Amino acid sequence: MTEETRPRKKQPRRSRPITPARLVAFEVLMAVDEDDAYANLALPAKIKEFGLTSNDAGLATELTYGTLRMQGFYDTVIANASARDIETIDLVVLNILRLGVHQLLNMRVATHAAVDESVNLAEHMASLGAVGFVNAVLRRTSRHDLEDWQDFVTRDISNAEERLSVLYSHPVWIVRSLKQSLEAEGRGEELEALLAADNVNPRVTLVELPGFVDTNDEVEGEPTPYSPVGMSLNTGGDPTRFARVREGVVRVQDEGSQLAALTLSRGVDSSEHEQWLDMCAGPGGKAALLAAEAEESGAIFIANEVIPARAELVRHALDVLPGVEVITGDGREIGETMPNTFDRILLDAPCTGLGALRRRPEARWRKSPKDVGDLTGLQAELLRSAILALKPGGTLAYVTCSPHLAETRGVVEGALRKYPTVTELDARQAISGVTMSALDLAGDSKSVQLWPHRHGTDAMFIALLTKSE
Ligand SMILES: C[S@@+](CC[C@H](N)C(=O)[O-])C[C@H]1O[C@@H](n2cnc3c(N)ncnc32)[C@H](O)[C@@H]1O
Repeated sequence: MTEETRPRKKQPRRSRPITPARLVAFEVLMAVDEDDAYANLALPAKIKEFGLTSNDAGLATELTYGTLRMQGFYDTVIANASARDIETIDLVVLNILRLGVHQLLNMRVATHAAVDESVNLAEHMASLGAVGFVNAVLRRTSRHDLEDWQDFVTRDISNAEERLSVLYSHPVWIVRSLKQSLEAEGRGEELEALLAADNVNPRVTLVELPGFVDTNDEVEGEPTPYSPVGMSLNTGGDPTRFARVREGVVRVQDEGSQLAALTLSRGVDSSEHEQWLDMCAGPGGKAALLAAEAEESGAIFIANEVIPARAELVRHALDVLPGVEVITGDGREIGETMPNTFDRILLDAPCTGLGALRRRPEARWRKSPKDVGDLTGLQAELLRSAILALKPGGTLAYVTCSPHLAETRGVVEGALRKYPTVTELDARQAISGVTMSALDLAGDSKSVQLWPHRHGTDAMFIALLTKSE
């Protein structure tokens, strides 16, 4: 602990209350840093705890998500404006500064309000010395606009990826991984658009579970461009205001996730009495859609998840589809315990989630290249098990919400090399029979890679495999 923060408790000199949205945002930032909290879970809980109005909730969300995403860039600005190493600034003060810089450079908050509110926050949360420090750093920051700061902090960086890493606030290893994935499609020039898309809130999309659609539905949305069961919410706000969402038959789900499930359920020919498996189902988003699809086509559907609490979430997600079996177990064992059993298997593998960075604002700062190595090992083991559990002639969808080549083509090609009975199906053809309009898919592989900047979806990867006798 440094001089600046010692008394993070009530201060006698406190002048006025902190605005609720700023207090909530600050508390979530601290929870993310100190308790490894996930902002997408911590924020709604805090909003509820503080009873924020919907306007304040919107402001708290923008403050929290915007600050977390741009943290890397803001830290560079703060280091320059304070002439201090970022590591030497206490976390409480640093988070107050990050929130202040976000308001100054990326929100339409008047300079005096951004500085005064931050100073006020420091008066409540930090020491007297810190108050002056916050005031000075933010005043220095406010002398230049965003563009000036972008030019200034990148003026000496000659390496293109390092420059983009600072400008778009992504760790450089992630910039390089995304670049490689785009280059593999011959679309390296889209890198900047992708990084920019990662820093924007995704639109809220809903899925209407097939078989439950009500034409008198009160949900105000418009059809998603690709998914035949998707809707984009016209207005923001909490989707649970709609009765159909509360009932669980309309759900929030990324359009890319819908397409991944539908490529398996609708993209290949079906036969009678099929058995389907979702091998890594938690928390159950795709399982709900697949279970509804299975019911429509008369197939038996089983969902599996290794973590008991997440298996519970799957059960809850399947509340509207009673009779679906949810098992709790290690997917790596299913191949041995249920060999040659399933006509269709979804392996939505645990992954780095580099394709969903816009949804998980802190995720980019928590991941490391080591995670890729650990996960590809697990992905390959799960894929081996799924191949064993697949009936000859059946279809296995290997899906990740990461576009990292090691997790996508790397795992698929590893399996194709290792198991001579396995061949890859044309997932592009399969998905083209599902989507409402043609997807712009680049490169010449058989798999599908969706992108936030190109398709407005998370960067889902979908490969289809089959095996012979
Ligand atoms: C990408 S998520 C699946 C998301 C899910 N399909 C959905 O749409 O809601 C991967 C899931 O795999 C689970 N998992 C990790 N290792 C597993 C294993 N060995 N066997 C089964 N599930 C596993 C994780 O707990 C996580 O819930």
